[in-house]
Amino acid sequence: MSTGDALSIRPQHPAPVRLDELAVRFALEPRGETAGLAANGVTLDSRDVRPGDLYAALPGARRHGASFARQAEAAGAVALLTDAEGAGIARETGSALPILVSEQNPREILGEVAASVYATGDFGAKVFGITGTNGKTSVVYLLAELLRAAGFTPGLSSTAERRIGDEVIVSDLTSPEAPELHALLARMGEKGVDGVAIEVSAHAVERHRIDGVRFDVVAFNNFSQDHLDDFGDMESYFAAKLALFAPEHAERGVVVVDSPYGQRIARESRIPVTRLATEYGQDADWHLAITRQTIDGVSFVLQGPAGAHFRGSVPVFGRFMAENAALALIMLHEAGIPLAQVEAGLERGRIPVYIPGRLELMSAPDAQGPRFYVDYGHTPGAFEAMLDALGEVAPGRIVFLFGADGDRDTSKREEMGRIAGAGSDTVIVCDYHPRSEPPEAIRAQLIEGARSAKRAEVIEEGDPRAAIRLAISLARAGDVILYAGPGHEDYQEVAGQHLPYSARDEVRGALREAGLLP
Ligand SMILES: CC(=O)N[C@H]1[C@@H](OP(=O)(O)OP(=O)(O)OC[C@H]2O[C@@H](n3ccc(=O)[nH]c3=O)[C@H](O)[C@@H]2O)O[C@H](CO)[C@@H](O)[C@@H]1O[C@H](C)C(=O)N[C@@H](C)C(=O)N[C@H](CCC(=O)O)C(=O)O
Ligand SMILES: Nc1ncnc2c1ncn2[C@@H]1O[C@H](COP(=O)(O)OP(=O)(O)OP(=O)(O)O)[C@@H](O)[C@H]1O
Repeated sequence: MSTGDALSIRPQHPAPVRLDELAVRFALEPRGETAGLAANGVTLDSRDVRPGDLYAALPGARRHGASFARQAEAAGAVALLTDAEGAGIARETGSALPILVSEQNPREILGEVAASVYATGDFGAKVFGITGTNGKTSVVYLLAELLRAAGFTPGLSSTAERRIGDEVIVSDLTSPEAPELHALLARMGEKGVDGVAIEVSAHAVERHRIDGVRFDVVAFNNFSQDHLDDFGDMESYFAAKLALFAPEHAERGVVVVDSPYGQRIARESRIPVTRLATEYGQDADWHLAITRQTIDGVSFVLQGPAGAHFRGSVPVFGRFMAENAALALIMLHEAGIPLAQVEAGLERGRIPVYIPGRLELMSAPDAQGPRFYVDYGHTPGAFEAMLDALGEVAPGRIVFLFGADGDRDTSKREEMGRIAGAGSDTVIVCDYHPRSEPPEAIRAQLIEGARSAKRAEVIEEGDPRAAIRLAISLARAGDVILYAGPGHEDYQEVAGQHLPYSARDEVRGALREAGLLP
């Protein structure tokens, strides 16, 4: 939890853990009276503290969490976990809370501390993790659907939302901080969840957010440019993903080896991996073949070692969706769940997955007008995958509507523009989250990229609401409008403010105005 506007999910029946036990186990130096005290929760955000919590005061990029010691104390924290600097800062605030002092950055032990406090080490569920640049959320939803088909009660954690069975919890970060993740797992345990799918960002691996979680199977799907504002270069971004394939995190791995990056993960992984190839003739353990593609979905055959075999379909277009489904199926197989058990819960191999804001069809399925999709793609890799797929299956022209993040990896903008311009008939450039940047400067970079492709007509319309309506007015029956960027989100970030904006609601409204939706 980082926004402070909602309390994170917690187990209903926590078993308090004594502070002196934590001190011994994690080599922490107690300052103040900790004897007889116990923690029944842990958080790293003072705004999320509940009575009886251990407040982990971490050094941050902007400030030290210990400066919020008084707030944590007032909210009922039982003690502080921090470093030596934090202990000094906490005392300066006037807080009298007992302190457990860690010699290293407390972030490095926080995952294991949270696992102890929430007893998630005994969690009996099968746990799956997926990393890569594009498609993590999609794989998480496919995993949950396949687990359900195999008779499990699934839970999931993704950018779009977290889910405990059918209960939905709003997501903030893609990968929650460790205390929130372990609390979520503990709550899942209480609710009888026995299969969990977790989206793992590179940030999560690097910042110890998944520490203390024991994944049965982790997977890597693809790797392309993103997040260079955080990681600096592709090699550091890649290293963060590779680090998930280690015995401290997972038992086994599944890797798509279509790209040199996938092949590197397979070679450099420190856990046993099985390999999936989607290209004919490539050396791998599993092979995927696409048997049919239309705008309404993709059918495929997956073949693996010892006769393992699955014939199925996904109701979303694009060969990459079949690849996401194949990856999810192999992950289940590797966790000891037979594909036949999954198949038994599906009707003729159809995986009835709904992925919020990912190639989500907003127009009516049988509508006479253009098809309108809203998507979360915001990388050159995602644009390429979607537009390549549409090039194969779109019945008419392609109108592509998009913008780009301000204050994030600016080096990907021209490439996003170029791919958009090369893969569609009309490009409309609008604003996404400009943040502190001048929106027109972001648009100019995207437009330059789009024009360099010398194919699509390129139109600038900064206001996304007007851009949606313009796209509808330009498209005819059979055409496809694809609005990439906002996906499931319900806000637009402009100059430090979160303004209410749901692309999905806006598109529905505009389709109604045009008489294309009841
Ligand atoms: C760059 C990054 O990851 N920053 C994270 C980091 O922030 P920070 O180090 O700057 O923290 P800070 O603001 O200096 O505050 C220091 C400490 O004081 C605490 N605090 C702060 C204010 C307060 O009132 N009370 C309080 O306790 C904070 O919780 C923090 O522990 O620690 C914070 C607390 O957990 C996170 O919320 C914050 O994520 C920010 C929001 C973020 O934008 N992260 C992005 C980059 C991210 O992680 N993205 C990935 C990838 C998504 C993808 O694949 O597309 C993700 O997994 O979401
Ligand atoms: N296997 C894939 N390869 C390339 N692009 C994909 C793949 N799967 C999905 N995409 C595209 O990327 C978009 C984002 O997908 P998704 O949200 O599943 O990715 P993500 O990795 O979770 O993204 P983020 O890390 O930003 O949350 C999709 O809507 C689709 O356009």
